[in-house]
Amino acid sequence: ADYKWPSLPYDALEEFLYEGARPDGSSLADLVRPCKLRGGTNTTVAAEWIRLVYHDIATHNISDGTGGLDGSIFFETNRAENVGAGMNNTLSDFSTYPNKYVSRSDIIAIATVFGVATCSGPVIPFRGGRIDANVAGPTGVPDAGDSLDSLTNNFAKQGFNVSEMIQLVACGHTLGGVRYPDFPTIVAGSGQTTVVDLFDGTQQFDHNIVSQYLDGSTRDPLIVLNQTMASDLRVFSSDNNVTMQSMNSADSFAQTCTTIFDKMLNTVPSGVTLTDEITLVPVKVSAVQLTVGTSQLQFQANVRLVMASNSTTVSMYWCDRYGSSANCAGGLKRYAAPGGSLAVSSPISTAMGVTLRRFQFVVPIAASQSIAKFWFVVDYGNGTTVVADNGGSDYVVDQDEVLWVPSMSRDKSVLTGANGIFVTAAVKSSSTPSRVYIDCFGRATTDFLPMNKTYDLALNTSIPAVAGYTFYTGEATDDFGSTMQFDVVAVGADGTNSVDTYRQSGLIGVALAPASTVNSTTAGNVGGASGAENVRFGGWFGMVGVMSLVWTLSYL
Ligand code: HEM
Repeated sequence: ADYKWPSLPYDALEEFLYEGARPDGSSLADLVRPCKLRGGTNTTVAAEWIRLVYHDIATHNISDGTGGLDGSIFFETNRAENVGAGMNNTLSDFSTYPNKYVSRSDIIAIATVFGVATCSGPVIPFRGGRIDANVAGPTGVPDAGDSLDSLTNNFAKQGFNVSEMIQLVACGHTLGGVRYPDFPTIVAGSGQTTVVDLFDGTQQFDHNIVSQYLDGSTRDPLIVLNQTMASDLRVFSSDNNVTMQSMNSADSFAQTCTTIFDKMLNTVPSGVTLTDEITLVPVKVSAVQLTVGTSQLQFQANVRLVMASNSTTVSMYWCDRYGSSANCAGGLKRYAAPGGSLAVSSPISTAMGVTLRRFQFVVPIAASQSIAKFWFVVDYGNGTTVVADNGGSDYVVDQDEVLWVPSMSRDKSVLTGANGIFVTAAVKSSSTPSRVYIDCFGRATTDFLPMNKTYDLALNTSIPAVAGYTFYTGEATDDFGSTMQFDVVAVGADGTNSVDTYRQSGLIGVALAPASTVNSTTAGNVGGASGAENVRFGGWFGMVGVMSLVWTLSYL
């Protein structure tokens, strides 16, 4: 089926893959790009990340379906088979990124495709939907001292035949190397000073690992340094170099590694169904929020566009929810220019050559009118103007009964260091909910275990009503980790729930773009009221004001 907003968890996975960051802006991509070295070493962050993913999947057993990419590695780093400073560095890199819809094991997979792409490797396809293990799994990562028989059997148990074993090891060992003091029988050193002997001398995801092996110039420490520990030699030569010869060009190496890394990332416990490949959504709406401001409602939405040029401009249109123009009756639409915009990218969008910009809309909304649905008109600055209306159905604001109020919520850890989030919700004064509560989920916890709990909010009459809304307050008292996602639920007198869905505690205190001026129009060519189809038109739209390119972040 064609993509339609909202599509959780697809939206969350897509945002991570192409923008590289958590919803509050904290960037996983920035830890690894541009093919960064790990501080104090001559290996790359990408190499450390890729070794970790393989150690997670290496315990897969194809015959009973256990193990695979399930994040169990988070509970296994004290094992001898997982020795190496890179492991704990990597766990700490990943720790704050998983959320309700992006599991820890999906983060490990996304990190792998980032690491390969930012070191000039190919774009590996990514599917989501991995399910995390919450305990350690079986042991069984191959050891450099293993015999060829033992290595071959081990890879067969994981689901890889001999040529796939060779491909996987060659593609894995194009980055990074072996380090002292972690592997003192392979790499020489003294004291605690880190030395990394690189597999092929470069920090790039290139076929040097293959060409140097074939032409005899290799320096791979798992070939040349200690014959007992020469596992790369045993693996690479195990089919008389047929597979290595087939990978001995930039193109064949990139193609082979794409296929074999795709298979590695999709090696998951039986019973896990992965999503379709996560592809770029060309017009991507996010961070939609209706809330209560100081005297009226405030609506926020971001739209991310593939930029045709720097002169691409965009405007948001919407219909009232109530009153004489409800649902754009009489053709009346409101519209506004963005309050700001921000270039966003990940190693994947960069490697694909797409330029993305997120336009941020913040508009005041009269509570008596509220908002029913919105859409965008995009002028690409090259004569093409497009109505982006969610495939004809517009972006529907499904309810305004209960609204999270981030400006009146607080992260207690920022205030006092203690666990907890104070949450304030606004509920329509005309309704009498039997219960208002928050359903909270945290995955970026210190013990790596997901946390899911509900907390009741209570009517708080000490806060004066605003714009026909009264306030309910309460506190999520447990440790949900660095970010928590939650739904705010009001149970109506008739038993039906109104839900403000997938709110992000990480957004508390993040300043919004400036609010824009609201205009009205009855023009017929801007989508909305009539439209099941995208209307294209040219020329008219040049009047949208110059956008501020400033993105401000400040904390309460
Ligand atoms: C025969 C199987 C394998 C053996 C015996 C083996 C062994 C090793 C050893 C001993 C190191 C040094 C680790 C350190 O010093 O921290 C290493 C590094 C590495 N391995 Fe493997 N490996 C194998 C397969 C793989 C596979 C299949 C991949 C990925 C697809 C992989 C990816 C890496 C990476 C990227 C590094 C560099 C890490 C860094 O620079 O921090 N390895 N491997």
